[in-house]
Amino acid sequence: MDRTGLLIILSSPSGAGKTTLARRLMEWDPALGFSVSATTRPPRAGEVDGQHYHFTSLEEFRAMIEADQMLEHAEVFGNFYGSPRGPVEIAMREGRDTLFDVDWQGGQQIRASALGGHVVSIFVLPPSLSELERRLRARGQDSDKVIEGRMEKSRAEISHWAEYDYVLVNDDLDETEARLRAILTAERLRRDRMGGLGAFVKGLMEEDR
Ligand SMILES: Nc1nc2c(ncn2[C@@H]2O[C@H](COP(=O)(O)OP(=O)(O)O)[C@@H](O)[C@H]2O)c(=O)[nH]1
Ligand SMILES: Nc1ncnc2c1ncn2[C@@H]1O[C@H](COP(=O)(O)OP(=O)(O)O)[C@@H](O)[C@H]1O
Repeated sequence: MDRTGLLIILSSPSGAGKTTLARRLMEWDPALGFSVSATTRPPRAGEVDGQHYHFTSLEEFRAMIEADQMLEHAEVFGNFYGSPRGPVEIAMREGRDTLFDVDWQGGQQIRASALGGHVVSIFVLPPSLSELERRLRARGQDSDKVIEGRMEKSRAEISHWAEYDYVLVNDDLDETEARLRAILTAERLRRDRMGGLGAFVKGLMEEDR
């Protein structure tokens, strides 16, 4: 039975674990596509252009917006981030699901877009703010000043929790991953997402016994 592609939105305050969860989900289902965002933020050590992000200049970023090539875009922590529209539309047509790691502004814009009916949105919470800070420090990628900034922004991000279809408290990583898999499995089985279901049932009814 054919199925339309889903847009799976993962948001969380920085450090709650969405990058880790996204990676695990894609290992579980290699057919799941990842929406590689464009960003004006400089690459971190180990980040690969075209794989983690498309690292672009501000001019290139603006040109993409002008050309209507962004499904959504927003300013986060003083840098610009956006989801290129093209790969998402191709995936949708081919019935493949796409995972988005975007902030609440991205979530709102994708939900409000023409593709909004295909969105499944999940918000990831840390078990506590002290654990959030511990994770940011343990990740070892940001200076004290940057971590301070991320912690200050975390409450504002968390305040958008109720806009999401699902909210997961990422305490035990394996448990959270299992819940994410369950969400995806169930959402894929929804009646309104199964293209050939009507025809299948019609065939059943017309079958000779
Ligand atoms: N709106 C929007 N937000 C994005 C996009 N890409 C990444 N973000 C968000 O930008 C924030 C900062 O991301 P990043 O610089 O990779 O740092 P992180 O917080 O460690 O993941 C996170 O909340 C991401 O979810 C995008 O294309 N659009
Ligand atoms: N459930 C968890 N328990 C303990 N540590 C975690 C958990 N989930 C993620 N982490 C760790 O916390 C840090 C931040 O996770 P990350 O996925 O980079 O967050 P985000 O993408 O939301 O900024 C990483 O070092 C990651 O290994």
